[in-house]
Amino acid sequence: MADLIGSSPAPVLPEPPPSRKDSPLKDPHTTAVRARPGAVHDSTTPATTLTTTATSPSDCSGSVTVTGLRKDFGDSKAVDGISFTVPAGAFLVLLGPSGCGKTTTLRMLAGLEQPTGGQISFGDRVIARGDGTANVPAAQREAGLVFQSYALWPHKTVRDNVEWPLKVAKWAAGRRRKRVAEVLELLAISELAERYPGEISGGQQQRVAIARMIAPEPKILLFDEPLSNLDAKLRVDTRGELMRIHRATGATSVYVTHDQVEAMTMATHVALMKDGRIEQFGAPRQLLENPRTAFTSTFIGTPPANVLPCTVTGGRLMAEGPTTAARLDCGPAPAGVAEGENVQVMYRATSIMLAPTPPDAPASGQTGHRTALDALYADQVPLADRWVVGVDLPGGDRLSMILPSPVDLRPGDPVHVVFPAEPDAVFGSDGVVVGEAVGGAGR
Ligand SMILES: Nc1ncnc2c1ncn2[C@@H]1O[C@H](COP(=O)(O)OP(=O)(O)OP(=O)(O)O)[C@@H](O)[C@H]1O
Repeated sequence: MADLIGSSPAPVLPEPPPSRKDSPLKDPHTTAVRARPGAVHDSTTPATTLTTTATSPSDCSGSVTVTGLRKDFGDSKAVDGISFTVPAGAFLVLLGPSGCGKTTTLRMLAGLEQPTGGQISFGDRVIARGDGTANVPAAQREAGLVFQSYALWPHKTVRDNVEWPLKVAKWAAGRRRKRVAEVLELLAISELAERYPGEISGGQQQRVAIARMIAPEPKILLFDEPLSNLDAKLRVDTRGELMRIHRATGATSVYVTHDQVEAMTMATHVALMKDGRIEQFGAPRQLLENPRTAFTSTFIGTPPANVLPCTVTGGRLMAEGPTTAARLDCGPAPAGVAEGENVQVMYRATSIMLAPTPPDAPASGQTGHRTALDALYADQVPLADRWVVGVDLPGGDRLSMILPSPVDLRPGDPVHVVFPAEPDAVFGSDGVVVGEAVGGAGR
């Protein structure tokens, strides 16, 4: 076997922070078994539910239940039959690529869009039905919404902006004053109370918008990419602040983002969406450790896992073609895949390595096929005390690996990517994981 570049100790996945509740989570999808084709997307399947010990009959008023929810815009299915339940106090992140239906889902929760089908309940209260038999007006949903644009009244002071929803809700003057002082204090913007929005920074405007949202004590907080206008440092700071506010209010938060790092750091529950459907629902760690689909494995993780297309040939997983150029033997095909089936194999960034020379063929290999691929070094970025190294395959696809130290290479230098005897997971032709992911929950 050739020397490995930056050879690393046993792969360790970064530990996401514990969930807010630090409680055991149950997910009907935790057991990564292959579902029938399309089952992941089947809107008729029961609502996906994570229960936490925080759930109790007394706090169910802030729970959010969505059943078979749909929204069509003409022929376009923006949201295509999604179902989930989160308990009161949860922090649900709607995550997914642009156009997958996150904002439309949030707008239906807020009451800004009427569903085409399905139902939304806050606690025991049905607030919208696709058939029009229920549609609680936005102002009566006890939900507050913050957009990426702050939409503050420019001619009102910070104090007046925050007080405004309380006036609309006809709170008495004394109660209003007390509550405004409270939320300005909570958001650390008391000293800005008499300024106008044009006289404060973008980050401060965002805090005012959040103060205005939480002033009327909503049970549900709705956030639509609230950090996207902030610079990188302010994003991290404001993220922490949002978590503090979430805890302080005890409200249920639903938060839209396409940034998986935000999702992994903030969420108790993640609904990963694609094409208007829920690809996977669960605790952040479940999505990271047990991706049910190839899409999930390439969307979640820093860096995400590497996925290669393979064909089952002679009972083995063979990767070949424009992606890899050379033929790579990815190990024996697992039970449940058919000869000739086109599948995908997943290798975590901690599972593959770099070598300066091609490794020898395995002594016991029956096939003589390679266990390494030629690639060109592309780049490296630090990740805490390790390095994420990127290489490009001949077809242009990028592979990422995590190494303990930086490599001494220039972009374009030839390298060899060494693969383990078996992949971390195999996804069938339907994109759904086959059997139990190798190393499953343990990696
Ligand atoms: N008012 C509308 N009329 C027609 N189509 C719409 C409307 N609103 C959204 N869509 C379409 O519905 C789909 C989902 O849009 P949505 O804004 O919910 O996606 P998203 O996941 O929030 O995307 P992004 O991250 O880019 O904001 C998209 O194809 C979008 O073009």
